Amino acid sequence: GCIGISSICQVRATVMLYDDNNKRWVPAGSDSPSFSRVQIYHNPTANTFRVVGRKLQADQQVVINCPIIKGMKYNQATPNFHQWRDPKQVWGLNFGSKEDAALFANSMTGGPCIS
Ligand SMILES: CC(=O)N[C@@H](Cc1ccccc1Cl)C(=O)N1CCC[C@]12C=C[C@@H]1CC[C@@H](C(=O)N3CCC[C@@H]4C=C[C@H]5CC[C@@H](C(=O)O)N5C(=O)[C@H]43)N1C2=O
Repeated sequence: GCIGISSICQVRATVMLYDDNNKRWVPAGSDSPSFSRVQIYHNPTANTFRVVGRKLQADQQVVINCPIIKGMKYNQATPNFHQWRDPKQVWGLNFGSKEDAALFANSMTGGPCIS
């Protein structure tokens, strides 16, 4: 159930997707790249994790809602840009600060991911 699902981390980042066909990163969501509030939710009952991001702008558009598979590789490409593959696509987070990047990476690698 929903009891117990909690946000274990909250950061600001621009959420990107890699467009494999055109070999370029595109901002997730409909409009131009802008910051989202990105959270990692943990369901302790099922011990599952999910990354959810909502635009900071008024519309709060959900730009990422991605289950994190146990053992997934989390790649810290640079201090400010981290990325991972899900079965369909590659996600990239351009963090608002290196501190946010480190916080998020610690939650991911301390939880389901391998670094
Ligand atoms: C085996 C595997 O899957 N490898 C993956 C990585 C990975 C490894 C292990 C586990 C999971 C994964 Cl996901 C891989 O290498 N991938 C995933 C898709 C894209 C990419 C492939 C090629 C390009 C070349 C350059 C590089 C790149 O994209 N960047 C360099 C570092 C930061 C730099 C930062 C920001 C973004 C914002 C726009 C663009 C710019 O700064 O203008 N940019 C960048 O240029 C960014 N690439 C990648 O990351």
